Amino acid sequence: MQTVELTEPGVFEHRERDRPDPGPGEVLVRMAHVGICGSDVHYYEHGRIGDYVVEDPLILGHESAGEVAAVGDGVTGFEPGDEVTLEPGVPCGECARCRAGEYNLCPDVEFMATPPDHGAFAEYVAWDADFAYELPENVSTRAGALCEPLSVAIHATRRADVELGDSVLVSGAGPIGMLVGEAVRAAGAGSVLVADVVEAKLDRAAAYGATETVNAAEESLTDAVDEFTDGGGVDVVVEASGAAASISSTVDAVRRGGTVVCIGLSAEDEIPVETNEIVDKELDFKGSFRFRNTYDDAVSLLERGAVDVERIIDFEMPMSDLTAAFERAKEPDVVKGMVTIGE
Ligand SMILES: NC(=O)C1=CN([C@@H]2O[C@H](COP(=O)(O)OP(=O)(O)OC[C@H]3O[C@@H](n4cnc5c(N)ncnc54)[C@H](O)[C@@H]3O)[C@@H](O)[C@H]2O)C=CC1
Ligand SMILES: CC(=O)[C@H](N)C(=O)O
Repeated sequence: MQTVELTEPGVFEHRERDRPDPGPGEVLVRMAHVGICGSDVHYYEHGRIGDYVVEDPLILGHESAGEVAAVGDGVTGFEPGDEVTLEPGVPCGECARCRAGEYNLCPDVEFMATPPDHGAFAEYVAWDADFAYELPENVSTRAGALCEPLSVAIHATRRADVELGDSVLVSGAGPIGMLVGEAVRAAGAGSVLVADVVEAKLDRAAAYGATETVNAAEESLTDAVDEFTDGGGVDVVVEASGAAASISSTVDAVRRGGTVVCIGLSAEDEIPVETNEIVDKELDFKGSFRFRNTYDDAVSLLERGAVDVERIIDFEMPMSDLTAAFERAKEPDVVKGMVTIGE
């Protein structure tokens, strides 16, 4: 089968590997669509993310969907021809965090496209059937692949305990922020203010249903939030940029007794946050890491048309042009690139 492997920063090699056989409890999936995530682009450009270093050729891609080609021993509920999306992290199932149900925090998770674990820019992937989810007829593999970033958004929305009518600031209008906007609205948020520093992203957010937008490079975020909430602060802030200035400003933007959820990962070692404000305003200040138990709900939201993921896609290119697709994905106004695998 064809794969595309990152051999050094900026270099993809097209390779031929043996098609895997599905092991016991696994499904073999013929890949159809794989989204390009910011972390894929980061590995492509730098060959590492923090302590995760690409030392051997690595297949990237963890936002995937395709068609079941074969099932391994003991697999029930799937048959060849079923369309599925794959949850990219398979936890150990035995550690304290897995036993507590917080399997997204498993330290021994096998996560696609995180060295040394391969991802999905390949014709076939054999994957644990417990982490495969059937797509209904009205959900395409193109949309199904985006259950991964949608899951990040659903998990953050749950961490934020969004309530009916809440006002929410989403800071960062990349794919994650865009889908957080969709997820909080599906959870009942009454109004969503979206902040970014790139006008084209804000235009996209506005077209995507943001109540208001603010360019944090040109206007004071505090003033914009004051205007948006008549001075009270938003009920919930979801930080989805990873920018230091944005993270620092979350505690000012939120109301007393409100909730801040940080998704964004920063390149900085230290970012100033007013901890006295967290105490004085009695804030819930939380992190949100990947997702757990979100895929069934992500598929259901897509099936019911309660969220729209396809609108974040800027372009679709074939795996044979993966270098060109990654170069395009690097452009600042691109939100999401999608790759087609096979014919
Ligand atoms: N916690 C988790 O499980 C996950 C975390 N992430 C992280 O979440 C963040 C968002 O992911 P993506 O949407 O893929 O990233 P992205 O880089 O595509 O989007 C970030 C957006 O933030 C904007 N931005 C930059 N400075 C800003 C500022 N001062 N104020 C407001 N917006 C600003 C950028 O213009 C961009 O549109 C990244 O830091 C990523 O590493 C991504 C996936 C999972
Ligand atoms: C941080 C990412 O982009 C990725 N989805 C991951 O969870 O590793």
